[in-house]
Amino acid sequence: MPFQNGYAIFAGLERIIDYLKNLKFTGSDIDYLRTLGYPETFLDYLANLEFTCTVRSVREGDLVFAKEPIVQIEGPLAQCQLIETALLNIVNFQTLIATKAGRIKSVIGDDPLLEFGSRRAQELDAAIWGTRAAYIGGADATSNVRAAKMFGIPASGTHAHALIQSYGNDYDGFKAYALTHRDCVFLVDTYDTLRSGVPAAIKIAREFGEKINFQGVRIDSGDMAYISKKVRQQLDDAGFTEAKIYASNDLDESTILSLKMQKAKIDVWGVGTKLITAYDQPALGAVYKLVSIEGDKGEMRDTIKISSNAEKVTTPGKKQVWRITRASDGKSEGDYVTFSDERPDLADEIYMFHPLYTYINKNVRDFNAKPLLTTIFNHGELVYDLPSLAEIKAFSKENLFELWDEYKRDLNPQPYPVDLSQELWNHKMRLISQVRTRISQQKLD
Ligand SMILES: Nc1ncnc2c1ncn2[C@@H]1O[C@H](COP(=O)(O)OP(=O)(O)OP(=O)(O)O)[C@@H](O)[C@H]1O
Ligand SMILES: O=P(O)(O)OC[C@H]1O[C@H](OP(=O)(O)OP(=O)(O)O)[C@H](O)[C@@H]1O
Ligand SMILES: O=C(O)c1cccnc1
Repeated sequence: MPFQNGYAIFAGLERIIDYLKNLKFTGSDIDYLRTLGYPETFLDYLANLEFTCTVRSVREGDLVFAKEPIVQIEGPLAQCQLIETALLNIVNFQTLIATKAGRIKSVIGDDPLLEFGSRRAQELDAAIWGTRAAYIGGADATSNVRAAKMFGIPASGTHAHALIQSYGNDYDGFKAYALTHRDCVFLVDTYDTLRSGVPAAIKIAREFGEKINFQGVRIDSGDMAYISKKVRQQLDDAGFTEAKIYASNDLDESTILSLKMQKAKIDVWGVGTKLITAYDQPALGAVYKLVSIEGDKGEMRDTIKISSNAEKVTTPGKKQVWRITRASDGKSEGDYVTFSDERPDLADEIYMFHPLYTYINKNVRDFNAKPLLTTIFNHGELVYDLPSLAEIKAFSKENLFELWDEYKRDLNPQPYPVDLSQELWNHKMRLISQVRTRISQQKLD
């Protein structure tokens, strides 16, 4: 789980769809591959490639957990191999950023979270798609106007220190800004927040009156607990009790939590670097595993990857993931991974047990079982209607509501159960022992 969080927020499906819809090799791609020495038969295959796989995926904004399939590809092995890297790249990055945003939002609560990361993101593409993921996971708006335009995210921001420096003093800088903008948040820490920045902002707000919408001030340095309380006092004393205090400067969930505990008077949080770069965990480790392959006679043979690390032994077969919740209040019981044709949703009772420590178990009754893997492409044809980004964001919030607080806390959350059905667990054990026997009997010399 990223950041040792209790859950991850799945994001990236929209870009995966876009990638798969446009999957093809151009003439220049083929020419280049020829220089690498690939045979003409293979180059012909690529030139005529048509995507024919069936893709099932959890939906963006859904919560996902370790050890469960989140995107499933069924089709010719060569196509699965070709798309593996791109799909992992998209899912790993976007899910990571959505999850980081979820963590930050969880300590911020109802205050607005502004995504400010474009200058620090790992290049432009990451700024754009990272912003979208951050919005799904918890950001309320972004300063990246291109991402705002592309995805319909609210655009929001203040102004730079360079503006004030170019005028040489706060008052003239704010005045120039007020003459050209209706909504004004003044950045007050360029020279001296309490002696110059805030007094100049108040003076401009008074002089411009109704001509501007004085929304507040931003602080970007110093002891933000101490300064924000002083700034609040100055604004209140001047009668601007509704003006908000924005804060930015290397914030993340732990500094924000600390500032909240110090009762900092901050209303709006601008978070850049540590959100968009997933600063404390730069990569998520979602992987691609082969779980079943067609034999010569058309029959499917399930495959397994064994490891001395029990966590790394794959679960064979074509599967479905069911989210089990209590019927009475929708609260989470855990995820239940089954063969794709099992129907726990039709059962009165299911037996859920830890796949490694099987003595940890429970019988669950009066539950709802929701399948998480939805068909996106059917034999290459897109059959999924993409929800709007607002719907995805709302969906993510709803999902978080269903999760017990014990799985949601930022520090040392309880591990969320991801269990296998009895049939699937038996099958896995059988395959492990078959592979062991096969390996012990093979003669290699
Ligand atoms: N009261 C506070 N409690 C905990 N952390 C704080 C508090 N006030 C500020 N911080 C954090 O401490 C760090 C201070 O960083 P830094 O020393 O770079 O800032 P600065 O010197 O005030 O400003 P600048 O970035 O302009 O150099 C930031 O991550 C900031 O978010
Ligand atoms: O600290 P972050 O979480 O990354 O948030 C974004 C930062 O980016 C800006 O600083 P920058 O030094 O780029 O420019 P500025 O002088 O215009 O503020 C802004 O003032 C924030 O400090
Ligand atoms: O105040 C802003 O709008 C801002 C600051 C830094 C990065 N992005 C936006």
